Amino acid sequence: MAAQIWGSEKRARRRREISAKIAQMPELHDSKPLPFMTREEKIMESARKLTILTEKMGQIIDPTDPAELYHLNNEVLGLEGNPMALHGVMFIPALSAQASDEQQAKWLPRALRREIIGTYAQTELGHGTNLQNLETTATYDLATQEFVLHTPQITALKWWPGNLGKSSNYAVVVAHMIIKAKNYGPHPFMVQLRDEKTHEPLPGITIGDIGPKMAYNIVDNGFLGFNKYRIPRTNLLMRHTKVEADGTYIKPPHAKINYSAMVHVRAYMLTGQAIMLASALNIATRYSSVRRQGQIDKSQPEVKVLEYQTQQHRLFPSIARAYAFQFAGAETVKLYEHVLKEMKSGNVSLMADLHALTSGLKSVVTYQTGEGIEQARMACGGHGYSMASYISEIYGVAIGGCTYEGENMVMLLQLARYLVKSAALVKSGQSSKLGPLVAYLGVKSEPTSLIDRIPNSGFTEYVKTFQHVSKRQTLKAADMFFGLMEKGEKREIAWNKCSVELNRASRLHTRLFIVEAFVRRVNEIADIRIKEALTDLLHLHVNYELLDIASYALEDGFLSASQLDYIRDQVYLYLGKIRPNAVSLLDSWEFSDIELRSVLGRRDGNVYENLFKWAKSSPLNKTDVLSSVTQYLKPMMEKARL
Ligand SMILES: CCCCC/C=C\C/C=C\C/C=C\C/C=C\C/C=C\C=C\C(=O)SCCNC(=O)CCNC(=O)[C@H](O)C(C)(C)COP(=O)(O)OP(=O)(O)OC[C@H]1O[C@@H](n2cnc3c(N)ncnc32)[C@H](O)[C@@H]1OP(=O)(O)O
Ligand SMILES: Cc1cc2nc3c(=O)[nH]c(=O)nc-3n(C[C@H](O)[C@H](O)[C@H](O)COP(=O)(O)OP(=O)(O)OC[C@H]3O[C@@H](n4cnc5c(N)ncnc54)[C@H](O)[C@@H]3O)c2cc1C
Repeated sequence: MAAQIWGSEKRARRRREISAKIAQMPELHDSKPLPFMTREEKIMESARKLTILTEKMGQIIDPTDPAELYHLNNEVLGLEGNPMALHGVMFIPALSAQASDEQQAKWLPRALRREIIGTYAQTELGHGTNLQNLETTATYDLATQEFVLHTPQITALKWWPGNLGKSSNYAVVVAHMIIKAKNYGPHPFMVQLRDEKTHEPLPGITIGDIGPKMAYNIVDNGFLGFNKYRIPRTNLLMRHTKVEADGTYIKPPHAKINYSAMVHVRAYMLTGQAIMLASALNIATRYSSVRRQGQIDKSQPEVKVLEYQTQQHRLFPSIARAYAFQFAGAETVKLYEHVLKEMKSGNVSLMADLHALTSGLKSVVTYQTGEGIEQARMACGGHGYSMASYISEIYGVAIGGCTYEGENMVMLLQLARYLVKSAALVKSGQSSKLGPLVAYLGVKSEPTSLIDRIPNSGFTEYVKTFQHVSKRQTLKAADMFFGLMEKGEKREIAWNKCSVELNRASRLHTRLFIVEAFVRRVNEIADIRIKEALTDLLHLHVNYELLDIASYALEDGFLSASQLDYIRDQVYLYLGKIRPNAVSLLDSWEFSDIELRSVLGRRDGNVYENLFKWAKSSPLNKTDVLSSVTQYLKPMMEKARL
């Protein structure tokens, strides 16, 4: 199963080897539990481990393999971030995709050797979503052949970029490029922020940390202002766009090609989210198989809480989602790598498809991951609320994904643009022009679902039902939009009036893709035992998801009330079937205790001993009487007693 999750036997074996090596290297372990550290201590601890890793990485992993790097990162540095998180996730990808060969030769080796630390600075205090209204400017000075970066007002301060505040000395900065008073829109520039020797901010740069956040606090998300700060013309990233010395602008082959670093993260973050969901579920499911509370049969001893159907219903559909996201994420990464290769050689024809797909997936996956993690926390009762479970930290980090790399509603609306265009093709009889991801929009569906009528139909009838609801909602939302425009409404106003319905279409389309990715994977599996276990999970997935969106299929009678009963029964059937495999389905992800950082979810299952030991190690328990008591509470009580 681990091979299915991680992509191959070799990958699963390598993960085990890497975890085993790290277990033998105490210098790479947290020196004390992270929840007992202050933010400053955590940042120091993370930098300590990061520098050891830089020295010893080659002994542990193949540093050129992104999957091994990611695993090493999760084990040693953990999900709260590190001083170079953005360096790997966005700075290097932005340089790789957007810098010319010559620029890459100059900067990439230095970045890869970690001579310099970089980030991606785009979002501003006043604007994150609407990139056209960013306010930082890069004005070309013909006389000196330099760009002058400037922050005209407080809302133009860069705000949020990870590791910008304190760690990075370089950044890819996105600014509106102005040449001879003409604004060419947002473009990426390589900018040195701090002196390489002293790490002091360079003259003309105002920089700092934006303060503590809901989670992810090892990362120094920062602010940045420029006061007429000059950089050479050749610091504009020039793989696709060029500015000649005389100010001549050579436009890129696709207007949005400079957005590729965002698309990169959107594609890669899906498996990251799956890992966080599976981690929280691993903790909760292990704990639920240890925790005994109440009886189902009063004549019998107390049961493990995992025996309760409500507990299974709370956890198991999310286990199925974690697998589904992992499989859909792996497909998306493959597609991304393909499109990136094509883009580098000038073929940009697949960019719109990739953008639409990643926009939808990023939104649905992050939202449902958040839901699943929060349910996992609640499933642990009181102990889930303790930082000993670590689930609240996992939640805090994962839920950030709903916002970063494009706020979820906004990204769903991006996919909706693509769906509406596709609907227009269907309506004008041009279905043959539909791309493969939306081809189903042009296929006539049966009047009613055959879900309970064709035994052994595999998952075909389910896929057809998901296709039906997605198609119907897309065409309905598109009709609503076109109808408003026909009545004379301006395009943008009409769009806004339909946007809730449009986003519904985007979600349904994305959920269909996730189901299909799961089906594709299960169909490929040769090992009969693995196939059987995953088929059960897939049964739960399709029935649970369909029940969740059933109102769309009931509206037009595609599903009947009796079919709904059938689907519901299937959910209960598969909850029971999955129960014996539940812990194994999560243990198969092979998270080490070091990586999980959870006292509640350790592999040994000694929950109560571990919790008591952890509580005793709390800094508050170093003394029996705290100074807050001697200084304030004791005098208060004494005064009251007088
Ligand atoms: C196994 C290996 C594992 C390795 C794992 C490695 C990495 C793990 C990954 C993640 C780790 C996890 C955690 C990371 C932790 C923390 C976060 C880190 C970083 C966060 C960074 C950021 O947040 S950076 C800032 C991100 N900002 C945004 O995303 C802004 C969102 N806004 C936009 O993208 C745009 O403004 C917009 C898309 C909403 C609108 O753009 P605009 O220019 O205004 O365009 P229009 O709306 O006018 O549209 C015009 C047409 O262009 C199309 N389009 C838009 N974007 C694209 C695109 N990217 N590609 C192709 N086409 C695009 C758009 O659809 C329109 O088309 P039509 O006109 O045809 O409809
Ligand atoms: C943990 C974290 C890490 C980050 N890291 C980075 C980084 O490294 N680099 C970087 O540059 N940025 C980073 N960001 C910033 C992030 O990319 C932005 O916060 C994000 O893109 C959302 O933009 P915003 O904050 O302007 O939200 P807003 O756009 O102001 O959103 C507020 C609300 O308005 C709605 N809204 C906005 N526009 C529309 C619209 N057109 N239609 C409908 N509804 C709309 C949204 O749906 C949302 O409900 C990070 C953010 C976080 C939380």
